[in-house]
Amino acid sequence: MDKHYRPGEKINEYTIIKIIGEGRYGIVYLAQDTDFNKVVIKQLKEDMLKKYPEKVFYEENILKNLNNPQFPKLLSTFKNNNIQGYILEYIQGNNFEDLIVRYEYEFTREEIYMIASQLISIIRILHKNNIVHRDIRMPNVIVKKNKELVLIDFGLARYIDNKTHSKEMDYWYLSDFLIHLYYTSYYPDSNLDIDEKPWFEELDLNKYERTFLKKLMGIDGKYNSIEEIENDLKIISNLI
Ligand SMILES: Nc1ncnc2c1ncn2[C@@H]1O[C@H](COP(=O)(O)OP(=O)(O)OP(=O)(O)O)[C@@H](O)[C@H]1O
Repeated sequence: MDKHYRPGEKINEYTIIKIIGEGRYGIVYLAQDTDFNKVVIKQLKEDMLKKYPEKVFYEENILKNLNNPQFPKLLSTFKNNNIQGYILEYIQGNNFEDLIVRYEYEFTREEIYMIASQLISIIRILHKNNIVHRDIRMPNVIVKKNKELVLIDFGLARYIDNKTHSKEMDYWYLSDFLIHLYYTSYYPDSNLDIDEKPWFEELDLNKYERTFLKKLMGIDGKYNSIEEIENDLKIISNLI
């Protein structure tokens, strides 16, 4: 059984505030340093460390090599007997799941294009560093007060090998992410819309948007580079 640190207990110089998540791989805490700066601590689960020692360190290793404001910084690592993990910069803001589910925020076209453009920049940095995130979903993107986006949770991120781990997976997630944003301002007409339709029929998209989203998913052709994606988004954004 893994130790669960309680509020007030310490890991190195950090005091635990509370647990903010617990998955298969680890326990995630919100904590603070002696100057009350918040941090996130990820404690790796013992059985995962034993079973998959190569998998549990991907997030730590990948974040160590990424030094951009679009990703949380890896601050340090810790190891006390069997308990080990790492400490990440805390990103203040709301994730997209909170915005949509809790605050029922409806995104405008302009906002969707701005978000798409930021996500493309984020993916460009990742792929330039030979990294594919593989989990660009609503709970894993935080919007800061200044509207900048930060991508978190690198637990599934891997180095691109073009066999099992290819960059197209992030293109697919980008499309799925944007489709979720379009749905925030979609109101089904319950009397008429009895048939289940796919998103590309249901959403009110122009033909450029539809082609863009489908191509990102590899349904209708496919993108070969992030530059191509960026160019198409520019064309679509200039149409509104
Ligand atoms: N650097 C960070 N700054 C702020 N919040 C964070 C940060 N990293 C993670 N969180 C929050 O902590 C919680 C758990 O984090 P994360 O998703 O990385 O862990 P996980 O155990 O892999 O979760 P899951 O099983 O949902 O993938 C989430 O609510 C997430 O928003």
